[in-house]
Amino acid sequence: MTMSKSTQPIAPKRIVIKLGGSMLERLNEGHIANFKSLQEQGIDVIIVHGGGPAINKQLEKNNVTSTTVGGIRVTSEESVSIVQSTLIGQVNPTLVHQLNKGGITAIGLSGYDNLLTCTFLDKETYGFVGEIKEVNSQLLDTLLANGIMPVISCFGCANDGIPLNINGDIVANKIALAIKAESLLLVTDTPGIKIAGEVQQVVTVKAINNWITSEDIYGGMIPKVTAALDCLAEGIPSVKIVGETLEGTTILQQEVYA
Ligand SMILES: Nc1ncnc2c1ncn2[C@@H]1O[C@H](COP(=O)(O)OP(=O)(O)O)[C@@H](O)[C@H]1O
Ligand SMILES: CC(=O)N[C@@H](CCC(=O)OP(=O)(O)O)C(=O)O
Repeated sequence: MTMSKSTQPIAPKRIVIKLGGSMLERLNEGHIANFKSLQEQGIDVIIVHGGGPAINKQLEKNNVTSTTVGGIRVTSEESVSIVQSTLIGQVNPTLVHQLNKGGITAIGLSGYDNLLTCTFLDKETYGFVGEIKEVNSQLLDTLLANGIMPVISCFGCANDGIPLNINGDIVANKIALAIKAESLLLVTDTPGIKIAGEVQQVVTVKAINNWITSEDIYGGMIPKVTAALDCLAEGIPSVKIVGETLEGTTILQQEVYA
């Protein structure tokens, strides 16, 4: 039997929304209504979150210092347990609670929940930082098929259970690719990529690479654009870096000729 065009099952559209730590502190009912409305339109929504400012606060409280290399936190053994308890113990449940209160059925996950297979990224340079080797997309498919919104904190472990810190933008990147998302939205504390103080509305891959070299893009924006470029290169059609109004910079894979 052949299926007519109209009876073929339509794969749901999927969007990965990454909420940066500083943006999380400003998450309001409008954002949550927005996510709910996407779900009501039949779009599968997956949230990935960071928590940089909350981690900084907890490290400071414990008199632990940390540095970053290319926007990635160099994570000592002492820091990694603070990062773990902050992301999985505080930031994730707070966000899941906010979503549930807003009428969304959300569930919190981290790499520990049989979701991410990780190894050390480069122990000598970064310490306890993970590199994602595999995503259990079946687990996400099952949750999404049941109308449950996965809320993923950027933390995982090695096969032997050793905790590993992972940058949130990189987690969003790998999740978006694994579930074949149509769209990746990186929500942060700046309304898109700014160059010489001006928000850039549409940028190309080439321009981004030049701005990394010229250091117009630096710090936490580096893993963000790296994640964005990787998703574009792997065929995700829409990648945006946006501020809390969800408006910002659209990144295009190709140069656009007028
Ligand atoms: N060209 C740029 N445009 C905008 N922000 C930039 C740029 N280069 C570096 N940044 C920095 O990147 C920060 C966003 O990254 P980060 O703090 O890691 O955010 P998040 O917590 O949302 O992941 C901005 O607040 C800004 O300080
Ligand atoms: C390895 C690494 O850099 N991990 C990040 C994880 C949190 C994060 O990415 O938070 P934002 O999304 O707010 O930046 C960190 O320790 O800050």
